[in-house]
Amino acid sequence: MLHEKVPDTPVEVIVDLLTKAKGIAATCAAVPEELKTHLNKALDIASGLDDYLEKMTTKESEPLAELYEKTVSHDWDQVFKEGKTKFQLPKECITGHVEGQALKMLIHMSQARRVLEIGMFTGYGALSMAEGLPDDGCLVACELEPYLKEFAQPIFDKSPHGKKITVKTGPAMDTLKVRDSYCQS
Ligand SMILES: C[S@@+](CC[C@H](N)C(=O)[O-])C[C@H]1O[C@@H](n2cnc3c(N)ncnc32)[C@H](O)[C@@H]1O
Repeated sequence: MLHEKVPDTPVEVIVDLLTKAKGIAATCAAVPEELKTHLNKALDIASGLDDYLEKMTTKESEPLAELYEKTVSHDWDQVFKEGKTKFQLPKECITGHVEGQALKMLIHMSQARRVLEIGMFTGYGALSMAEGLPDDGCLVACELEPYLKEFAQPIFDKSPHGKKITVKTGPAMDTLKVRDSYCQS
């Protein structure tokens, strides 16, 4: 399924700006050809960067792919209108494939056993990091919106790593004041 892409990463913003600049340059006779050539080259390089990273990054697991698809195809505006979330959540909030695998690698390299995440959204980052934790590892994810816990939990339950994740709903500042919010091991 195709979803409307809003420029979100720094590279996507650069590509968007270069595309606009190229469009302006094309309609203005006063713009030197050399400047147009530079713009084209810069756009060619920038527009290939994210795709290259996507292609070269380790493939995500099936539960992560399902979570991504479920998140980007969800009608977050409708959910907000129905009063199910306190805030209007843009789907671009999600930690994507490349960031997720980078987080997983960092967790694995640092041999972390406990992770505290502030702001889980639909759990893509949480599940990515849980995949990098050892079997007895633990990740506590603080999330303001109870709706997001209900959204993520069925997919956490499908993953062999989901058992490492505990979601605490409510303002993180309140959650962090409660001693048993933390991983106990
Ligand atoms: C940018 S998103 C996080 C993305 C997420 N880490 C991921 O992997 O996709 C920010 C999240 O923080 C949550 N949030 C905002 N304020 C919060 C607070 N005071 N306590 C807990 N969660 C909060 C929002 O509801 C939202 O889901």
